[in-house]
Amino acid sequence: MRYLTIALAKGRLAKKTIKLFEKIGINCDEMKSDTRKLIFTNEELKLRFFLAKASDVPTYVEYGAADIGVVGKDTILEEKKNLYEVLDLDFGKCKMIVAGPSEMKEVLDKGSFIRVATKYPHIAKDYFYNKKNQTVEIIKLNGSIELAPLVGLSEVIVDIVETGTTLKENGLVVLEEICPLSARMVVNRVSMKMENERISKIIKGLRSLY
Ligand SMILES: Nc1ncnc2c1ncn2[C@@H]1O[C@H](COP(=O)(O)OP(=O)(O)OP(=O)(O)O)[C@@H](O)[C@H]1O
Ligand SMILES: O=P(O)(O)OC[C@H]1O[C@H](OP(=O)(O)OP(=O)(O)O)[C@H](O)[C@@H]1O
Repeated sequence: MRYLTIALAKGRLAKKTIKLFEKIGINCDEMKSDTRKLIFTNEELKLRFFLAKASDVPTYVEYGAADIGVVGKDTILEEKKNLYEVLDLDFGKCKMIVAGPSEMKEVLDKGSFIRVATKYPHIAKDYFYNKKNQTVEIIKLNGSIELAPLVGLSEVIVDIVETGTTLKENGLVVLEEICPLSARMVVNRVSMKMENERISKIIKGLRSLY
């Protein structure tokens, strides 16, 4: 039997994802140890896990280097890969929003030409161009997005809000909500057919937890 490979997003979602797999009887002890190792195998179940940068998980799954992936909906929307999204795991909950100084509400409502800083250029483009039919300039950043309107790089940002603390501490507010987000399980299209029995068993096991 070949290994079934599961790509997990390292960072915020990793711990909860590992916990979930343990709940359905998959031993993940090796992954919890403080190690620089990247791949972990469970010989008994012929499973192979690896931890990758969140934004790379859809790529591993689309190419079939991983059969299954666990990653945030934001990453799925941004990366636009050809995958099956099979399960909402109901953790890592947050929202994709447009935020900025409160006085930008009026500017936004008028549909003026504004600059939008974001780590998610595809999501921002889809929202402003396709949903709102508004032309904007999108500026790609890689982190600390809230800085952009504070230093005059952009009028607003498209980013994730969870508790709202980061926005509040920087004098910014949510201006518009784009969509709710959470961790999702994704599956490679070919694997879904070729390994249907084993993958369905995992999906069923995880579903039974909710
Ligand atoms: N407060 C939050 N901020 C950002 N992401 C969150 C938050 N709460 C939950 N998430 C979810 O957790 C996922 C992983 O976030 P994490 O910060 O670990 O990775 P990342 O931001 O993609 O990676 P990196 O920091 O390396 O760019 C996000 O894609 C999102 O779905
Ligand atoms: O609503 P809150 O609970 O304050 O969380 C939201 C913040 O967390 C994320 O940033 P992250 O910590 O990933 O750092 P980054 O800005 O470097 O991406 C996100 O981009 C917001 O800045």
